[in-house]
Amino acid sequence: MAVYTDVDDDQLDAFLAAYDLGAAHAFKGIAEGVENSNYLLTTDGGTFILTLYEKRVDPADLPFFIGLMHHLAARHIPCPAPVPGRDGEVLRELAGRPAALFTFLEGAWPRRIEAEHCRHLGSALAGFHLAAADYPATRANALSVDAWAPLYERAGGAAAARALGGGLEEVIEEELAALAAYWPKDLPGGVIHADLFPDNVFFKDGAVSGLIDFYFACTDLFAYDVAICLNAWCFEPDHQFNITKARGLLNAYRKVRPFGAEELAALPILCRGAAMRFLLTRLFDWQHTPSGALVRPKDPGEYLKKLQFHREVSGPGAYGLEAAAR
Ligand SMILES: Nc1ncnc2c1ncn2[C@@H]1O[C@H](COP(=O)(O)OP(=O)(O)OP(=O)(O)O)[C@@H](O)[C@H]1O
Ligand SMILES: N[C@@H](CCO)C(=O)O
Repeated sequence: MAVYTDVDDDQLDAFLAAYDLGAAHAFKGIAEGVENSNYLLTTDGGTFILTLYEKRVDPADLPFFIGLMHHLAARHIPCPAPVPGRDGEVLRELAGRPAALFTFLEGAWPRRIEAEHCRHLGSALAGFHLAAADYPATRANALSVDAWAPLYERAGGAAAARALGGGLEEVIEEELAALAAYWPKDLPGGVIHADLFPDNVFFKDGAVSGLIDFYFACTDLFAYDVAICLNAWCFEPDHQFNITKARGLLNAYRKVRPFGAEELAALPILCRGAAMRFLLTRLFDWQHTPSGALVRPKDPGEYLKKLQFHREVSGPGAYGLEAAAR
């Protein structure tokens, strides 16, 4: 459930008075998501998402995220468009939290991933990278390679890893050293989404109808974003890698934004890093979520298996790209 902050009728009416959207007809908390409080709001003016930003989002980052969504929506990327009030402002305060209204996107995220979804995702991701290329603001990735060793310590380090079994602590420690030594620095980059998991991509009538949840977006390597998606979309529930899905994702991506040879060569290490990033944030949440909390922490073990897969690959061919087609 993700409604941490309640909004009463008087608060909502006072908030809506800043807009030309008429009166509220329906207002309902949305259970999905874990970071922020989201409400579905219907007014005379249409249907909207009202987001109240909770503690995990740094208010100083909000202009970057909101400006990015505005930039992308203006370039026809199907993302929530920030809705300004009469004063032109998007961000205001509601129930003691920073809050903003966004356009509602039709569609639903796919519960069962097919290769076709991965192809559409590849095109949408590349389209997003190109559309964001002239976004003038930057935001450092606070969850990239330099952050992983300190994050491991904050997550409880070897003791926390040992508690999960599977030789996790040895793998993490070996891998942190390898990633620090071999992480690529000079690949093409720009704004990346950094969390484009299936629950952040809506489909309708067989096409992508929405990209949401830009609250990890940052400036980093494009191919790292691709690696995050390979991990999130191309493994089966039994943890087997699905090369058909990966090939579809990568081929669709490069039709819109071709890869350089050095980006392809770096894919295995980028996939290892992407697996490490989610392994560690999940390990952290595993340690810090009180038992009985309404939000169930995600399984770090899933990302250990993905990491182990990428540690074994011999090159980018493992992701479905033939040498001749690179
Ligand atoms: N613009 C939108 N149009 C339609 N539905 C939306 C929109 N934005 C959010 N939602 C709905 O709200 C849910 C939660 O949104 P989101 O994933 O952004 O939550 P969060 O708590 O900020 O992030 P996280 O997924 O990282 O926990 C989504 O799964 C979706 O159902
Ligand atoms: N997508 C993340 C959680 C939200 O950021 C994960 O699956 O670990």
